[in-house]
Amino acid sequence: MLYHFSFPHYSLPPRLYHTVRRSFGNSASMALKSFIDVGPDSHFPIQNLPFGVFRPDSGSPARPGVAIGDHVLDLSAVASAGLFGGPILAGSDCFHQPNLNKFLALGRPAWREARTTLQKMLSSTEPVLRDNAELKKKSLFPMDKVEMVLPIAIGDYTDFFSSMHHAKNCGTMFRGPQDPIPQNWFHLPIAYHGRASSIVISGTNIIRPRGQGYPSGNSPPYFGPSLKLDFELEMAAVVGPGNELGKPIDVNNAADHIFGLVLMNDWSARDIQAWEYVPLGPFLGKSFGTTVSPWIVTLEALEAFACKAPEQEPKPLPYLAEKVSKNYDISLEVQIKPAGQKDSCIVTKSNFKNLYWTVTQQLAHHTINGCNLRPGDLLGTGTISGPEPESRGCLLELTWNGQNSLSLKGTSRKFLEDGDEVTITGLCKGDGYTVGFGACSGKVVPAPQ
Ligand SMILES: O=C(O)/C=C/C(=O)CC(=O)CC(=O)O
Ligand SMILES: [Ca+2]
Ligand SMILES: [Mg+2]
Repeated sequence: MLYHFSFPHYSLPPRLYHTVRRSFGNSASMALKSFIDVGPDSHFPIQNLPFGVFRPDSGSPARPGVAIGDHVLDLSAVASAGLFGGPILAGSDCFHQPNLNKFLALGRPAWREARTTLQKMLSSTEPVLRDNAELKKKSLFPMDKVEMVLPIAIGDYTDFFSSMHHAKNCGTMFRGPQDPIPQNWFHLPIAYHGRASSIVISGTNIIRPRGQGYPSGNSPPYFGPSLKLDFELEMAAVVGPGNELGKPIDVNNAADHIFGLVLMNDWSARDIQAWEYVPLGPFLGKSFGTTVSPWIVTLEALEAFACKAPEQEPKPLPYLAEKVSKNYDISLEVQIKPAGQKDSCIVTKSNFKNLYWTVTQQLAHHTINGCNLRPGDLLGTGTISGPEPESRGCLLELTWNGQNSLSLKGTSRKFLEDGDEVTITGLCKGDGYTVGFGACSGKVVPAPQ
C-alpha cells in the first residue's frame, strides 16, 4: 500500500459511530468480515462496498444500494430505519433518490461517512442489522434477483485517450508509422466529447450502427451496417461535486471530485469513425452505445491498490504536475462469447496502471479552461492497452485493422459479428480478498433493415 487518505475527524454521532474510528478506520483490511457470507472469489467483500442503483423487481422504484457478497443492501431501507447516524447523512434524503447524483454532490466527507457506517453495519460483530430479521428481510436482496439500472444521471460524458500504447497503435494504423503519437499527446490528456444519452447499463443489447464508410474508387461512400464494429476496454471516473463555470479544479484536489470508477466499453464503428472524424474527431462512429458496469467502486476501496503512475517525460505544465501521481493496480480482461457458441474466450488482458495520464490529471485538464463538471458526469479513461500484443484493448489493435484474424475456440474474428457478446471484467487482488467491479457486458444485435 503506497498511499493513505487521512481519516476525517468526525464528532462522534450515535450508535454505529462510537467504535468506528478505532476498529474500522482506514482502508481495506483482511480482518474485516461481514455477517453476510462472502465467497473467497467474490468481487464484493466488506472491503469493497461499491454503490449502484437497483429495483428489487421490475415494478418497484429504483433506489441506491451497495453490493455485499451475493446480496444488495437497500440504502433507502437502512436510511429509513435511521442507521445513517453520522453528522452529514443523518436526516439526508440522498438515499431516497432514483440515482446517486445527490449523494455524489455531497463530496468526500459524506462518502467516507457512508462507507464507515456501512462497514460497521455489515460487520460480523455488529448486531444492529445482523440481529434484526425484519430489517434484513426489507433491506437485503439476492443480487441475481434484482434489476440494476444506470446508477447516475449522466449530464456529460467525455472520453480521454490516455494509453500511450493505444495511441501509438491507432496512430500507426490511421496516420502512418512516422510519428504515430501526435506531439500534443505528451503535453495534455487528449479527449473527445462523447454522447451521454446513449450510455447504457451492462446487459443492454447494442444495435449495430449504420453509417457511411470510405468510398471505394469513384463510387459514393459506403452506406450500410458497420462492417468494422469494435469494443474498447476502458474504465471511467464518476464525478462528484464538480466546479462552477470559470473556476478550474486544482490537480492536487482533483481526487476529491472523483467518487469512484466503473468499467466501460466504448463500442466503436471503425469504418464510420475513419471516414467521418477528420478534422473534428469521433461522432457517429462512437455515439451509438457505450456500456458501463453497474457498480461504482469508490476511490476509498481502491486505495489499498494505489500504485505510482508512470514517469512523465516531458514534464507536464505546472497545472498538470501532481504532488502524488497515482494509478491503481486493477487487472482487466475482455472475453468474447461468439454468436451461437456456449463458451467465452479471453481476448485481452490489461491493467489500469497502463494509463499514462492519471484520472486526476484528466479531470484537472478538463476544467482548466473554466469548463464546469457536474455531479454524475462521466470521464472515460480511453482504451487501456498495455505494451504486449496480448494486452491490446480493442479489435482494431488486436487484428491490426482486420489484417489478421483472432482465433476464438473453433471460430475467428476480425471485427464483431451479430450475436457476439463482449464482457469486460476488472479486479484488484488483496491479501485474502478481492475488490472487483463485476462485469460490463453487451451483445451485438443486427442493424435495423
Ligand atoms: O487514434 C485515433 O485516431 C482514434 C482512437 C480512438 O478511437 C480511441 C478513442 O476513442 C479514445 C480512446 O479510447 O483511447
Ligand atoms: Ca474510447
Ligand atoms: Mg462508444
